[in-house]
Amino acid sequence: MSEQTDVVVVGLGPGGEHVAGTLAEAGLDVVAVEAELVGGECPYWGCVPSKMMIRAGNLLAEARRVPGIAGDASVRPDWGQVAARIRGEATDDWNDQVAADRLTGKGARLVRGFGRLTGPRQVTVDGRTFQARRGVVLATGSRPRIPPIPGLAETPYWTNRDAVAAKELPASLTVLGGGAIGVEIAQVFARFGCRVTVVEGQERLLSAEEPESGRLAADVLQAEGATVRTSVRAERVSHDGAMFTVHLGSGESVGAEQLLVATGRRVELAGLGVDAVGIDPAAAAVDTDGRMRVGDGLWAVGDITGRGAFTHVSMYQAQIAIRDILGFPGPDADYRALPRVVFTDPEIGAVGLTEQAARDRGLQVRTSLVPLSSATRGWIHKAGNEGFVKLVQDLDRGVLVGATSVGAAGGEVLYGLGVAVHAEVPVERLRNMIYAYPTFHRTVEAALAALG
Ligand SMILES: Cc1cc2nc3c(=O)[nH]c(=O)nc-3n(C[C@H](O)[C@H](O)[C@H](O)COP(=O)(O)OP(=O)(O)OC[C@H]3O[C@@H](n4cnc5c(N)ncnc54)[C@H](O)[C@@H]3O)c2cc1C
Ligand SMILES: NC(=O)c1ccc[n+]([C@@H]2O[C@H](COP(=O)([O-])OP(=O)(O)OC[C@H]3O[C@@H](n4cnc5c(N)ncnc54)[C@H](O)[C@@H]3O)[C@@H](O)[C@H]2O)c1
Repeated sequence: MSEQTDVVVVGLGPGGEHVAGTLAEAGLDVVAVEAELVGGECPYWGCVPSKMMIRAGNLLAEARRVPGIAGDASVRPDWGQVAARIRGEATDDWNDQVAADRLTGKGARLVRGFGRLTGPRQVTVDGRTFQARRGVVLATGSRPRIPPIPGLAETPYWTNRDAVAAKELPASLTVLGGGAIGVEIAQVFARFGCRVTVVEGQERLLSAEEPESGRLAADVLQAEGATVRTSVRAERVSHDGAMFTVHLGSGESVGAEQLLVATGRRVELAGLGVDAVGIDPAAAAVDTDGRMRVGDGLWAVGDITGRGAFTHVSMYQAQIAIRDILGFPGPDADYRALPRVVFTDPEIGAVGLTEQAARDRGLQVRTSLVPLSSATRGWIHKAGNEGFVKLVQDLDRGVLVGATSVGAAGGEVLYGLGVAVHAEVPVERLRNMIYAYPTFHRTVEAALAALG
């Protein structure tokens, strides 16, 4: 016998929780299924605790910049305070009672367990089958992608979850993968005195972003004592009970007390039973249309859609799915102005297309790049003023199609650039705007002028 409901939401990360809570508040009967913690990766092992770690690392770095500008300061890093804050303030020691109460308070029925699709509009959780009149929303997120490097699986390597939960820092850490997770965590650990080596297979860090961003990230990490190895892959990993050794393709090896694997995320579809609704379980992601529909009575939001593993993407898609399920009109999903911020210091923000991506699409492109230190505010800022603004203009249409903003407030400066790309504001109009003095974002005005 199946239990009837209006909607089943499988996975309660940022996207799923938002869909389930909002639909329940709108009066629908909603079954919300979660295998681990209500809230998902972001609040317990992702964005929130990692940004708490970063806030702590940034404070140390700022204090170290005092000499020569404001006097003397000495800091004694204490990871124990960071670990305590992650437990006490961010994760409730990885207890989701508050989030679960918030969700059920909105009227959703929380069902704990692993959900599987067992037919059209049908989900089974530990022997209970739910039949959804309107349909099912898949929001099951992603998990770390562990590369098939010989030896790795037999070692006690870390993923982001272990790094976030660390009560003490290792004396040394090798980070496999120089993407967003690898670079953010490498900087924090280095600032707390851990000897860090980042090993990245591509020729630069943050390889999906502008080359200048990856190079700057490497320079900053190295200036803070980390070692950055690019264009080199791990061929074998071993652990002798105390130390990890990563054997590199170059013939060298890197030893460390701990190894963090941060080589991307993968979407797991086979366990979710997607073949029951005709989806290839081996696919890299679930295909969605502009209204987040996968098929009749089936929607997907978040990392599972492969449109960018970001909480803001998941929440944006959730809004669209909610509208569609409730029958409200609204624009289709539009990823032209997708913003990304890597929360290193300096922050590395980007929106829309990189120069290379724009050229690959056959656009007539003009770019400019202006260093932050050339603006008055950057010069005043002095220590910690690394950064730049890079613009990518589509010459035929006279609009920006992409921009990068790196700097002390790079993620915040990005907002204006995001508006420009999203609303397709003509470059000529942007040039004739007033930019407050002396802000970091005045670098945007200089970069617009440099477009010629
Ligand atoms: C270290 C780190 C730092 C990050 N920092 C940022 C950041 O600063 N900004 C940003 O935008 N993004 C960041 N992200 C990415 C962000 O965390 C994810 O994009 C976001 O959490 C994805 O949300 P989601 O809705 O897809 O679901 P997820 O958060 O992935 O949650 C999915 C949920 O579904 C559950 N689930 C899976 N399968 C089933 C099943 N079959 N049945 C029941 N439940 C199931 C899981 O237990 C999980 O709780 C970070 C990620 C990491 C790892
Ligand atoms: N600030 C943020 O918004 C933020 C922070 C952390 C994570 N995230 C999200 O989480 C996702 C996952 O982060 P991530 O850093 O794990 O993935 P990523 O895809 O950003 O980077 C993974 C890196 O690992 C490298 N790599 C892969 N296999 C390798 C190998 N065998 N040896 C050496 N290098 C290898 C890749 O070339 C790539 O540069 C990100 O794409 C991002 O969407 C966002």
